[in-house]
Amino acid sequence: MTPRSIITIGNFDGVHCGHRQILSRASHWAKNNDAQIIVITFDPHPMSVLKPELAPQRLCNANRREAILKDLGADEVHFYKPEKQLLQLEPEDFVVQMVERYNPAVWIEGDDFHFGKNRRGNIQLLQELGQQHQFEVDIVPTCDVTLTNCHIVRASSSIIRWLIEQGRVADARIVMQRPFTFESVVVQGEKVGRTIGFPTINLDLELLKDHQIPKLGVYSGRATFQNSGSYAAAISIGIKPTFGIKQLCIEAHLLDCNKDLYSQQVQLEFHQWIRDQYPFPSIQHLKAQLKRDVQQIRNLSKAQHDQPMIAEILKQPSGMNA
Ligand SMILES: Cc1cc2nc3c(=O)[nH]c(=O)nc-3n(C[C@H](O)[C@H](O)[C@H](O)COP(=O)(O)O)c2cc1C
Ligand SMILES: Nc1ncnc2c1ncn2[C@@H]1O[C@H](COP(=O)(O)OP(=O)(O)O)[C@@H](O)[C@H]1O
Repeated sequence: MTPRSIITIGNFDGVHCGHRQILSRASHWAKNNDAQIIVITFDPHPMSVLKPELAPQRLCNANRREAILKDLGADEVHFYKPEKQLLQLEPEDFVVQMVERYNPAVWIEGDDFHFGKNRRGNIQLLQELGQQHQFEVDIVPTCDVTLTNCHIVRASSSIIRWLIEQGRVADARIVMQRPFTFESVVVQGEKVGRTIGFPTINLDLELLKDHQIPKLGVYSGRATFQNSGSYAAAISIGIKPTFGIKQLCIEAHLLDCNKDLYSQQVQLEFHQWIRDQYPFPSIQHLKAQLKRDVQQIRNLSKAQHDQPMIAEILKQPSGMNA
């Protein structure tokens, strides 16, 4: 017979503080039940099958999602393809499938969980089905967070997407309790950077095509390579208007780095919004501004080493914001 498990099902996109609370409850249950924690999730997003035109951009790729979920205590992360056959199951039939496959002792969800055909299944139905199939249902309440402007929001993947779209990466960090991050590979650019004293790593955009992209502009952040260290970064997302280029480009000048980084895998974290991109009247003007950007980012990066970011200061467990 399948050993008993602790399960939770969802998209877990961005793995925000609400998701963390689910995993933290799962760890608690796992200790008392001697059971494995299994996270059941989808890739790609189910909306890409149900209503492709409404499919949201991803906050992190499947590998990264799995790594973060395991870091938070999941023993296994099972990815399901969102096939119509599965998504069209009546909620009762969906639960039977999960019970047969995972034999859950406890099923943990957030309080807005919906499942099964047309999202008819809700928490109440899950609780009824729990009694019928002998599993406990644990409902984790809303996780509210206070943003840098003192606005209190409910943690959700959609609010993170919206914040990132606005360039509010520091606020996205508060909701995720982790910086918004791209994983990509360094590719060749126009090779102009080195001639103006600011070489930049250019990210492979093909690897980010389903990914949420922050508003065009300049950001502070950090680039980390597997074998080539970690550097404070001056990041630019834009079309290089000074050069009349029309193609989107995501690049970063790394502080105190002088390495050949082509073809390397990189994790690029976004920390703070710095400014909009401008069409500078000359390369000299662009260079002067890049110098100021780098100085500002150097100061920010020093300050962040000295004290925890506002994200860490402001993160509060649910219910403390009233
Ligand atoms: C921190 C930073 C800010 C930037 N800001 C602008 C900008 O405001 N306007 C612009 O036209 N290009 C901007 N750029 C892009 C530069 O034009 C670009 O790095 C340069 O053309 C080198 O490109 P390459 O790496 O393809 O050689 C910025 C680049 C960085 C790293
Ligand atoms: N401080 C640095 N920041 C970013 N890239 C650097 C740095 N120092 C050396 N490099 C190397 O230089 C390359 C970028 O030079 P650049 O002239 O901008 O060329 P490209 O347009 O191909 O990105 C990077 O891919 C990396 O290999």
